Amino acid sequence: MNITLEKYHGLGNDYLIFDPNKNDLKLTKENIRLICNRNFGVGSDGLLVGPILGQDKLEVKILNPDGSEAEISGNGVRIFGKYLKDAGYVQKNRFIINTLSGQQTLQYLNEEGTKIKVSMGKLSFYSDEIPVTGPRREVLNETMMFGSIPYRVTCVNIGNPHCVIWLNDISKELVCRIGKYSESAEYFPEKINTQLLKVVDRTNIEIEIYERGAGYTLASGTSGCAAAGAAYRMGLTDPKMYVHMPGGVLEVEIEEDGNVLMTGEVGYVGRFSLSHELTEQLKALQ
Ligand SMILES: N[C@H](CCC[C@H](N)C(=O)O)C(=O)O
Repeated sequence: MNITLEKYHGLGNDYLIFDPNKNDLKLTKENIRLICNRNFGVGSDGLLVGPILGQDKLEVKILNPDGSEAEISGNGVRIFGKYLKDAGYVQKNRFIINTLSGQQTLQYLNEEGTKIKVSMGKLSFYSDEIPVTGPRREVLNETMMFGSIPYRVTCVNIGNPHCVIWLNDISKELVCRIGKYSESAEYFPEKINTQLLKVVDRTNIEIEIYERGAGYTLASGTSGCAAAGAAYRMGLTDPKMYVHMPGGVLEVEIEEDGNVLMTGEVGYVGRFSLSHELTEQLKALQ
């Protein structure tokens, strides 16, 4: 029985859905990397494994293309929400998805389920909750060295860890140059997602993203929430803003209690039925 994967994207951040109820394969770091490889596999910014049935909750595991597991993915939970609707697992308009980071509430904003609002949970700037090494403090505008160059960073957790660098000019080239140092820098015991933040006005920011375990991506939901949270915490924006990323725009709202609401689109790319040859390669990597 060959492996079948559905491919979706959230603002150009593409994921493959591995539904364990339809596929018989033990996932390992090695075969995850091969599935996500854009030359030898199907290619994606990650894998979403679920729904894991036989329990009274809808659970999804989020895997980066390097094989590591992430606590949460903003685009990932929206994509998974759309898949649950398409595959007939969910009939309600509002429901909870369980991730390693906890619970996220999803709400379809249109009939097709392509526009989804997610209550992502609360931001934390505290070092021990991100985590960042050193004494417990809020990590706001601290100087950190990445590749022997000092940067002022604000670090934040939204289920997964982020390092936000506020600059006047941002680019793919710069975020990749910094990201390859920051991702595994000694400040971050669990590595880090990095964003360059440009504040356009009080309701619009632009970011460039270098993801933990994935590298450069066109969009990232948690990065959008983290950068918006940092911009608001630094007094640079209102609590409700548009986050402009190379792949598209997210709406982010920071509520009074620090909970983050994220709204964005999801696109369906298609179904991939893997060849017998590739399926055998994946099984050999179990
Ligand atoms: N690479 C991230 C997970 C995916 C985040 C991103 N794709 C999103 O939409 O939030 C991490 O290891 O924390």
